[in-house]
Amino acid sequence: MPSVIEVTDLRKSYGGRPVVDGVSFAVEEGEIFGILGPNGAGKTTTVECVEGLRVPDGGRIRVAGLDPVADHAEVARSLGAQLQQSEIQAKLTVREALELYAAFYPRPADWRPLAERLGLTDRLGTRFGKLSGGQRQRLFIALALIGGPRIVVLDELTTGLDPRARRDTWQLIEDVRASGVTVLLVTHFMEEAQRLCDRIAVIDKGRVAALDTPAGLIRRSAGATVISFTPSAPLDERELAALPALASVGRQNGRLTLSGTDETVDAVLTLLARHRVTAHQLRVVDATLDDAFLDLTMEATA
Ligand SMILES: Nc1ncnc2c1ncn2[C@@H]1O[C@H](COP(=O)(O)OP(=O)(O)OP(=O)(O)O)[C@@H](O)[C@H]1O
Repeated sequence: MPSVIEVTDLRKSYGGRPVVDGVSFAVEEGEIFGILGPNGAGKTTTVECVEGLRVPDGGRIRVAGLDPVADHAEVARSLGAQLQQSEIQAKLTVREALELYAAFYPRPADWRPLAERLGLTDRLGTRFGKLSGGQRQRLFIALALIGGPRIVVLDELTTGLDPRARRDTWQLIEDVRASGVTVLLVTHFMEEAQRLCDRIAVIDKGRVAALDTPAGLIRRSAGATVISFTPSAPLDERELAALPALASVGRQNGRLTLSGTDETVDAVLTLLARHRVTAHQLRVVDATLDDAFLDLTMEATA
């Protein structure tokens, strides 16, 4: 599958301080690619270089085969960027904003079905300043899509939304992808990245700390699958200590809690079966991207 975005050894410094320090990744056509990282990691700088809004100090970027700086006008036609709040006047109505932004493109999408799809039809006469947070975000998505782009860049789209509006926005992003648009998504939210992204680049201190599927990132974080139960009879300490990939063992009021990997869990179940011990109130909790993220960004700090 061809890469629609290629970033190779991207570098950008401010006042001699590198904030993007050799970032490389490639985004495939049709995927939702996440950029995840702590505050100040260099995420926005990276995507703004991809959008051609900042000029890199070094490295190479290609968007649909073009250079975002040298071929800015052409790149702007295939790449839809999410606007910032400050870029829309509070007095503009939803309809006016859609018409205005459609006029910027040679072959804009028809904004009416777009507004319908994004649930904005009954807000067309409402001024931007009077929209709720969720409605504003839906308008931003509509405006990012109005030029009929191949790629859309969404930066912290759901920050500040309540959980319901955030979930609605996730559905919209999935719909956008289903319509064939590639999505580059910058986010702080682990749950959002885990749920939406096909692949994620974890960026920390201007570098790619890891690049994988959400499941792949989680698999890398050792000791984050936890099994707990109350055994019907005591288990042999040495056998427990010898479990594969075991990270920790805890005991409280006759209840055992072991952390490790899926392999540890399988071995615990085999051990229980071999000794015919019943596990009462058995719970297995999967690692989340949160655990993996902390592991990865702490590793990179060390
Ligand atoms: N125009 C600029 N001039 C000087 N420093 C800047 C400029 N833009 C960004 N920085 C600094 O570069 C670093 C990376 O910023 P960037 O916005 O790319 O990070 P981020 O990962 O998107 O962070 P956040 O999640 O907080 O938005 C930060 O320390 C920021 O203060």
